[in-house]
Amino acid sequence: MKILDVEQIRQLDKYTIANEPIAPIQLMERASQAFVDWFRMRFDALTPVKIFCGLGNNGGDGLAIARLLIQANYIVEVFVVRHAPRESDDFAHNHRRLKLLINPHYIEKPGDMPTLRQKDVVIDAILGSGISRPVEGIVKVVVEAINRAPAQVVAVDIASGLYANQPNQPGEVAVQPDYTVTFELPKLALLLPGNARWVGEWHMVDIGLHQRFIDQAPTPFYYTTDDEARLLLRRRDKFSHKGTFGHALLLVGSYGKMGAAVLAARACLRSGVGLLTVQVPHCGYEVLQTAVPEAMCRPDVNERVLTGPSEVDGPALADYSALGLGPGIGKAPETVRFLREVMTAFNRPMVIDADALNLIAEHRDLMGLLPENSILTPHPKEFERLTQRWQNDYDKLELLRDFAQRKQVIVVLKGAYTAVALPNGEVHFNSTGNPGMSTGGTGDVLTGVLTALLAQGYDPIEAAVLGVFAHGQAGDVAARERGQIGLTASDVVDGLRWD
Ligand SMILES: NC(=O)C1=CN([C@@H]2O[C@H](COP(=O)(O)OP(=O)(O)OC[C@H]3O[C@@H](n4cnc5c(N)ncnc54)[C@H](OP(=O)(O)O)[C@@H]3O)[C@@H](O)[C@H]2O)[C@@H](O)CC1
Ligand SMILES: Nc1ncnc2c1ncn2[C@@H]1O[C@H](COP(=O)(O)OP(=O)(O)O)[C@@H](O)[C@H]1O
Ligand SMILES: [K+]
Repeated sequence: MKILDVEQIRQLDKYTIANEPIAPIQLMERASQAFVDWFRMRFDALTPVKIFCGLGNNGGDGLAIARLLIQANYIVEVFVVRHAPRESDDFAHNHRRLKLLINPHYIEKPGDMPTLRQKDVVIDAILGSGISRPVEGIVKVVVEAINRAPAQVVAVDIASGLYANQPNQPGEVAVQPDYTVTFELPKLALLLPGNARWVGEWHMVDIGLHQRFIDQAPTPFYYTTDDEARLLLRRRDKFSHKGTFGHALLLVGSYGKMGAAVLAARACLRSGVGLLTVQVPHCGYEVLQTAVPEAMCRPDVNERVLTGPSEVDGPALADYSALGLGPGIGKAPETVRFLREVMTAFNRPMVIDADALNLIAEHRDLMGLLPENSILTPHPKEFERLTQRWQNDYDKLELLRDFAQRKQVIVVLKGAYTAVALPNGEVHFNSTGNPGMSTGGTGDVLTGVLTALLAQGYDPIEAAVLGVFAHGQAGDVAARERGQIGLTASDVVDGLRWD
């Protein structure tokens, strides 16, 4: 699903009005009805609702929502924040209609702000995607009072004061909602970690904007939906055999970090690889053979770290279908040498994670050896080591796009809404996963998943988008089974399903 910017959304609005065709006021009605449908599933009619409206179309939505909720027997009070002399036409229309049902209150000075109680639910319809400058004056007073109040807050489209696709400056004020109900498409701002308190839990509601415009609109930003991920998944052929699904090699683990090897190996097997060989330092041999009997083990001649040679014969490096390296390998000098050999000998896309990324950051010559279309899976700290510090999330996104394009690799920047940056400049934000996954080892699981997909012949871009989605989904399955807090990386492995 595409993520469009504010200007494109404005155009989309116009395009829908002209080509559906539909009157602007009807489009507002449809958006408001979609919000109300969502609202009624969350809050029953006994909930006291206080709706704060600005004077633009977001405020117009708020007034229409008020009318629809009153018609559904909710007890609604409306507060119009008079921050400007002008109001939008659709605001004015809905204002007239609402006044046939109730008298709104008007907030012009701080003393007009009502007291908000814990049982109230506030609907924030002061400003939407149309903001063009920081919140000040009476709007700021109201926003700050809403943020101090014990009431639950639901933002219409986007929290008042939050920019949809540019950074807010430090010190700027915006509503801090519990929920954001956004129209039609996700906004970039909803996906960025620095905005968490201005977003809350967000939901998307369909308001029937024109698909033809969306299909043609250029954007580098996408949000991976369930249906899109499912389309990438390949079915198994009736006459397939283990050779059909590739032979993967994982280079993982070191003394004290053999768990990373086990997790990556188990995830790789749970993601459909045909055959798996795991090379670990010698001390990991029994661990691997015991914990993951399905995998073949190639013990390194070195007791504690990976160096390359093994007393067990196996295919030449270049003969494996896919390679995944990094989890738990440490940063020993012998391992750096091995890494250099591997990256030279295996010149097809590989999965590179954890300490392999840290080593590349420390030994810049390795950067030049990255095979095109390799999948790098840094968490933010690892990405910073590969690049530089960033000012804000938007700056980070540009660094990410630039890195993926310059190095012609796929970068999976991990976290909530993991961002998969492609060599063509696109960024695909993931929609699955949960904070229960913020626990050691879940990244190692992802390395195993991605390596398995490459081994099965998935195109690296598809492997990255699908693998990240399935990994997050496995985390969601695990969280449903045992809650987020007690979730472990092994639970994520067990949650993997490919149907
Ligand atoms: N296509 C869709 O998805 C649909 C969208 N719809 C709804 O429309 C909303 C966008 O509406 P909008 O364009 O009227 O802007 P909105 O956010 O209400 O701001 C109002 C005006 O306030 C002003 N202003 C700016 N910054 C300010 C500030 N800091 N403090 C004070 N004032 C400030 C600025 O006017 P200015 O003063 O600059 O002339 C601005 O125009 C959208 O979020 C959704 O809810 C649905 O109804 C239908 C389908
Ligand atoms: N809050 C979150 N929401 C969604 N996914 C998360 C969240 N926190 C962590 N994750 C996921 O968990 C994984 C953590 O990886 P990483 O930081 O490398 O951990 P480790 O190095 O311990 O394996 C990533 O795939 C990341 O996207
Ligand atoms: K709003």
